[in-house]
Amino acid sequence: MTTSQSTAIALEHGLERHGDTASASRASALDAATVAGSVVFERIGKTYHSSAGPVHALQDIDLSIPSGSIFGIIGRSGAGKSSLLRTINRLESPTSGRVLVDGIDISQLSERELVQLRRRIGMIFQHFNLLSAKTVYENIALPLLVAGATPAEIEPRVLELLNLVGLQDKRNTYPTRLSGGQKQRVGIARALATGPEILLCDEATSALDPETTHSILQLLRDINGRLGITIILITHEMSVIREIADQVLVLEQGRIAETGPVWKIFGEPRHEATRALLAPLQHDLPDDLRRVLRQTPPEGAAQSGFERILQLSYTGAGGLEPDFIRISQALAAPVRLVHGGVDRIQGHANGRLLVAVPASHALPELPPLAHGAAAIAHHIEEIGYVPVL
Ligand SMILES: Nc1ncnc2c1ncn2[C@@H]1O[C@H](COP(=O)(O)OP(=O)(O)OP(=O)(O)O)[C@@H](O)[C@H]1O
Repeated sequence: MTTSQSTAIALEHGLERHGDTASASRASALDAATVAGSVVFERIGKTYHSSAGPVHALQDIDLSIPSGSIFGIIGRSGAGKSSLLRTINRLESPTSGRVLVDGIDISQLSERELVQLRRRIGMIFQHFNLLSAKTVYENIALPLLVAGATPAEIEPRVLELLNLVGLQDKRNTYPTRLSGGQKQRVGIARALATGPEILLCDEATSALDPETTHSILQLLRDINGRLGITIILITHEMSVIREIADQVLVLEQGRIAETGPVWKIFGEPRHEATRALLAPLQHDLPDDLRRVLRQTPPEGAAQSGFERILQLSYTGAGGLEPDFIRISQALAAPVRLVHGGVDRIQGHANGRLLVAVPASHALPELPPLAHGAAAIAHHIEEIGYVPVL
């Protein structure tokens, strides 16, 4: 390892190069019952000065991230996600406002205190940032080695971490021989080496296929549950937020578009940016139906050869779930599920269903069926008519 490499690792992990065996012993307290790890942004602004002029990357960000939560930050490219994430470990300093970690204004920290703060904040990256000339074991051991822990202190800790991320059999393997998912597991183990209370994830699954993404997100959720670590992740994929986060912040052009519990934001997105990010997850009208859909019902006897298509939406509010017996009773007609899906997000049913009912049946008024005790969905909309398939 070169001096510059070790210095880079030291910066990333907030470690001094010599003499902190205390971090190794603290690190062995993997299963601490409770850890801190709250973050508060107070009117954060960040302006970069480029040759093309000032870039207002963040403006008026006021936000609290509770200790022990999994908090997702999403936004389109250039929305300011990385800039915001990097203010938490002071890799970026805000131009205005304050970041409080566990109630401490981190702009006031001395160099030494900043080193201590960075020990409490681990970070993982889209491209893993592993040292290719070092084995899995050596990569995970590095932050502890840089901190001055002895081999006798390091070994049990690294073995514990290898076990945590499921890579016991890879300790002597070099990163080039690992899959993307395995590399990210090494990145996670390395980030946890010093026993942090906050884990920052910078597009940690963006380079992975869907199945591997799922396994890494499950691992992060498991780590959050077992160790109580606050996990703050940035992503541009709503599917990642849906799978793992408790709360979400949607950033748009450096400002808060909206924020709240994931099930609520998914159920009733208020901002155009959120709706655009959610669009790939939504079940649109399938092409075969779209081709034959007509807006008006056919006349008279011809109606019997058509079905009316209704869209039923569920936002997750009030515990309302799709119940086909109630739906059929309320519509006073046989109901056929045509298309759609319902996710369970934090225990709330969320999604859209397209159902078909015979066009010859007279339907009741739809708006009352989306309100109060009689509700069969949060929104009901008539999409049109299609020939009976
Ligand atoms: N060092 C810098 N100098 C000048 N402008 C910068 C710098 N870093 C970021 N920016 C600009 O600040 C804005 C926010 O960038 P940031 O990387 O935080 O967004 P992001 O949401 O993480 O984007 P992406 O998803 O593409 O990574 C962008 O307009 C970007 O070009």
